[in-house]
Amino acid sequence: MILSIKNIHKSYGNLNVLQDFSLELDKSRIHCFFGPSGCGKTTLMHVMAGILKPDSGEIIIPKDIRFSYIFQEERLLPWMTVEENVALVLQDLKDQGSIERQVKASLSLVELNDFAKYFPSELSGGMRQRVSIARAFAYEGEVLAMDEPFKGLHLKLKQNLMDAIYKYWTLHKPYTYFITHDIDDALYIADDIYIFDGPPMRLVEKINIQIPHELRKDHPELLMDYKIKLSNQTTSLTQPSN
Ligand SMILES: Nc1ncnc2c1ncn2[C@@H]1O[C@H](COP(=O)(O)OP(=O)(O)OP(=O)(O)O)[C@@H](O)[C@H]1O
Repeated sequence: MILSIKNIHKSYGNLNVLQDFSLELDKSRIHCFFGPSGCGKTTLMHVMAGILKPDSGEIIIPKDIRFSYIFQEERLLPWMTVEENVALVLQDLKDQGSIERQVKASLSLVELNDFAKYFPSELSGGMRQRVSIARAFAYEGEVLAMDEPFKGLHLKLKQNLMDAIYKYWTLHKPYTYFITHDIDDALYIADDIYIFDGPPMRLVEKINIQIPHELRKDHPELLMDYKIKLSNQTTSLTQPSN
C-alpha cells in the first residue's frame, strides 16, 4: 500500500509552494525530506497529514489512517506531567491499565521513565522533544510524520533517538517520513532521501541508501559516497546561481 498525493497545488498568496506536485511513499522504507529552508517541506508534510488543505489536487491515503505527528516545537501542555502529556493522546482509545503500560513503554523508548512525574518546565529542551516523540510512539499512528524532530539535540542523544525510532519502526512498520537539515541524520536513519528545491517545490533527486541500518553506526565510512553526493547536491542548491 502507498501514501500518495497527486497534482497538488498550494499557494500562500502569490507564492506557489506546491505546483502540480505528486509523490508516493511506501511502508517498506524510512523516507527523508531534505532541501533548503523555505522550499516547502513543512507545507508538503502538512498537506499530506491533512493539517493544511491544498488549493487543488488529490490525496490518496488508506481510510481512517491515523497520523503520529511530531512538530518542530514540542507542543506539550505545561500544566500536565510528562506521563499525563503522553497519556493525553490515548484517552479515547484504551482502558486505564493499557494506557499506563503504553505510556511506560513509550517513555522507556526515549529513556524518560525516571521523569514521568516531572512537568515540562522542569525539563531541558531536548527532554521535552523526547516527550513529544514518546507521545507520537504512544499514539501508534499508522503514519509517523516528523518535522525536524532532532533539531537542537546533541549527537549522542540524536543517535539514541534515531535508534529508538528505528526500533519502533521495525516493531510497528508505520509509514515513516521526516524532515531534516542535517546530512548525517538523514544518512543515519533514512532509506530514501528526497532532495527538494523550490519554491515551487521540485524533486531534484531521490537517493536510495543501500547500507543496512545495523551497520551505519559503527561503519560511517560505508556512507561516505552518499555523504559526498548529498553535500554536493546541497551546495549546488544553496549557492546563488550566476
Ligand atoms: N502560513 C503561511 N503564510 C504565508 N507564507 C507561508 C506560510 N507558511 C509557509 N510560508 C512560506 O512558504 C514557503 C515554504 O515554507 P515551508 O515552511 O513549507 O518550507 P520549509 O522547506 O519547511 O522551510 P524550513 O526548512 O525553513 O522549515 C516559505 O517561503 C514560507 O515563508
